Formats: sequence, structure tokens, C-alpha cells
Amino acid sequence: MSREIRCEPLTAASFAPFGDVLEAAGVPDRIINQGLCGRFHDLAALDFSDGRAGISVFLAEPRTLPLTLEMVERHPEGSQAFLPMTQHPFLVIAALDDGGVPGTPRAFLTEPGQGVNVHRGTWHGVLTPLHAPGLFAVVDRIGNGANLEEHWFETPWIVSER
Ligand SMILES: NC(=O)N[C@@H](O)C(=O)O
Ligand code: NI
Repeated sequence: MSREIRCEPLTAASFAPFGDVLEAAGVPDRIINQGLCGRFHDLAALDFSDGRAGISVFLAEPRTLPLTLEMVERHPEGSQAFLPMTQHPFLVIAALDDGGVPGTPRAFLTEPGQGVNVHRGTWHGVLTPLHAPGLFAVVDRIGNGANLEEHWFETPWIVSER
């Protein structure tokens, strides 16, 4: 038996329970560089305990929909931001906590150019590109000690397009 999740569009409102949407949307907060650049300022709640923010580059294999979702994870000590370095949309999975285990996951399809910052301790699927190259800058915690908790579903979820 499998359980199905349908993808929904990623918006700041829809993703608010899980994190921040990073995008150049609407009017820039600041116009800089002699008027040649719009700055969309301070979009992410970066949150790290006993460590520091680091920037890494991920090159991930693209997946295809429908996707069998077997596991979600969370980082108790830090937030994690995924910024695509291409214009390809990607899949973002997130779930609220329900007594220490994830509730029903939600699946979001990004628009080209959108990134996300998953809040500290929020259940999420691992980085899931849908097109090659799956090239991302990732801002997350660099520090000592454990910062990963995985939850493997007894029954996988099937993630389908809208
Ligand atoms: N493990 C790692 O660096 N990445 C995962 O946390 C992920 O969410 O992709
Ligand atoms: Ni993660």
C-alpha cells in the first residue's frame, strides 16, 4: 500500500510553516550599485547553534516524478538553505513535527530561480533536483556534534505532479 502526495506551487505563504522562500520577487528592498541592481534583502532566518554558517556546493543527481519518498530528515542544530545555480525548478518536501515524528509531508515545486531556507529542526526531504545539472549552493551549519535525524516511513509516500 502506498500513500500519495501531490505537488503544490511554492509560495512564501504556503512554505511559511517550514521555512523561507528565497527569490527576486516584486519590488527590490534596495536599489544598489548605481541603480543597476535590486537587492532583495535578508530573506532567510539563518539559525545555528554551537557552530557557524558555511556555504557548500551540491551537485545532485536529478530524480523523476512520481517519486517514492522513503525518508525525511531534520537538523536540530541549524537551518539549511538550498539556492539553485541554474534556472531549473526542483522538488521541496517538508513536514511538520507530530510528537517527534513527521506528519503528512507536503511537496512543493519551485518556480525557476526560487530557493528555500528550511528552518532549524524542520523535517524535509533531501535535496531533490528534477533536471540536470542539479547544481546548488547550500548554506547550513558547520560545527561539531550530530546535526542529522532521519525518519524512514514504514509505508513510502508517492509524490506526484499536481
Ligand atoms: N546531508 C546533507 O548535507 N544534505 C541534506 O541535509 C539535505 O537536506 O540534502
Ligand atoms: Ni538536510
